[in-house]
Amino acid sequence: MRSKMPRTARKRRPRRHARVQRGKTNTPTPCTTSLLSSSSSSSPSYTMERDFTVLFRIRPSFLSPTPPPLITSSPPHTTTTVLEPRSSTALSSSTPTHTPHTFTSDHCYLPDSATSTLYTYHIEPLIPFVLRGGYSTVLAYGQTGSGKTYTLSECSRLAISTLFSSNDGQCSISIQAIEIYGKNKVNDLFDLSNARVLIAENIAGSSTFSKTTTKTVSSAIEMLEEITAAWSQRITRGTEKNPTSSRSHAIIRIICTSTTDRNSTPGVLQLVDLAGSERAADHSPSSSKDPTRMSETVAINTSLMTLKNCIRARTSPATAANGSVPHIPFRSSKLTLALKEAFDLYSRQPTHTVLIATASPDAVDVAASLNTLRYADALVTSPHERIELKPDPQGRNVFFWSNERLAAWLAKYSPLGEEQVQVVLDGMDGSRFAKIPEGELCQRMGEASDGKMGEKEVKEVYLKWWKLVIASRTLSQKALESEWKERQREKVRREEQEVAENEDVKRLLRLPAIASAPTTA
Ligand SMILES: Nc1ncnc2c1ncn2[C@@H]1O[C@H](COP(=O)(O)OP(=O)(O)OP(=O)(O)O)[C@@H](O)[C@H]1O
Repeated sequence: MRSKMPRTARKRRPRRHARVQRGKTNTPTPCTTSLLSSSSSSSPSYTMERDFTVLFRIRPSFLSPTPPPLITSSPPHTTTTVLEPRSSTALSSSTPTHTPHTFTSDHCYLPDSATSTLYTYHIEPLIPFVLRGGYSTVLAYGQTGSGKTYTLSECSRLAISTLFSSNDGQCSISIQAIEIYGKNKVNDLFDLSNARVLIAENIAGSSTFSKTTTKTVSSAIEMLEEITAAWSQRITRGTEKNPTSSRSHAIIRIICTSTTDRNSTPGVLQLVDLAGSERAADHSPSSSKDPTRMSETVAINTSLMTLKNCIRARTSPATAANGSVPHIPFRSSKLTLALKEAFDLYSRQPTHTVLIATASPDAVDVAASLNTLRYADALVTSPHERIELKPDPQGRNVFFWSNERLAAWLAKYSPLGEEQVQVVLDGMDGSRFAKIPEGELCQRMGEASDGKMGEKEVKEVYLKWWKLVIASRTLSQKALESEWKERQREKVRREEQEVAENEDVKRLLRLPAIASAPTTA
């Protein structure tokens, strides 16, 4: 396993503070608090109507004595205030000592909240959604040492338990676990010797982990053991902020495939523990001279920047103004490609993403906390809503083809008979068939034809299908653009109507009888 450690991490004999490890030792304390006992938590209202839920999680301060809190939130905990200390030189006796900054979220969990409360209100409702074919991502994002692993590992444990108790045989459950380390290296956390693992888009445009170990599991205990084993393989290192700091982005995909409906798209629960962002101030003079530490920091911050760019594109009002569909730059890093479904503006699968923005309450971390909360806040206050794709009127988009329509096409363009066509299709519809890899599809056709179709003929049919799929992706993109433009026109119409209504009110107020009337205020 050590031999597979990335070169940057192996180069130097590690000093104590910079030791590279695989595995965290900071096992979170088990959930002991009653689900609704937290004093800072009024019941948050949970809605699946929006495709993002944004939560703030503020960890306790580890300073002694505990300083007065700089991050506060009162019921219903949807508004959070961060008090940024002013520098002493800017202070006169009359100026306030802090600048307040206010942020919005679906709920803010203060240091005395239990992770189990957060889980019950925001993650547990995702489990039936995933078992019915939804795509959910739970993403922990924040500064190094702010509590991402702490929160996510407990949520994972609770989610696994709910998943198995809710699954009454309707789904078979499998898992994949990867980490993204350094610039773009992807490790299979179930098999570190696997050098072939790849994050890519399949022909249908969905992000896949190809050639990654996929384990089918049949019980919560088995899954917990597998995930704990995978998690323990992660690259960690002692840093100034955290003795077991994660140096990679870890992604666990739990895939729920229907056992009864071959055409349903598998549900996915994706748990993402990002490496923490770091600032120059997080480095001691000795760690600043450690090239491994510095290149890790650069790689972590660079990939987090690509994530921020995706968030910005998903929220930027400027993009909405110029009328074109916002470009979300997924392909700029492995991390954002892996999270494509979470941020995409349209998806053929219902999607819900929970972003847990973690922050430290300490004055020294205020700049980093402000940065984290600012990005997360934008997903609540100004997100572009996801667009649901509709079939084209001419029925040319293969992603909407039924099994019958697909069978008719295959019978027309191959020498296969009706029965043989059904053997190839195995009950699939266009959306499902489009995701079959080339090798598997060619093998199916060769076998079903009983040798009647040679390699060349099989390839020709595949090529025709491939062209149709690509054309359908273009059609989807066009449908997306026209839906987006319609949305923008509707927005302008609403704004114009609002202006006209305001003018009406102003005119009314200028009428002499109203203008001279006594006011009660
Ligand atoms: N809500 C919390 N309550 C109590 N302790 C916490 C809480 N959140 C975090 N901690 C503790 O803070 C320390 C840092 O947490 P954690 O390792 O989860 O941070 P992280 O954000 O994953 O850091 P990194 O990005 O460096 O990996 C750990 O010792 C953890 O046990």
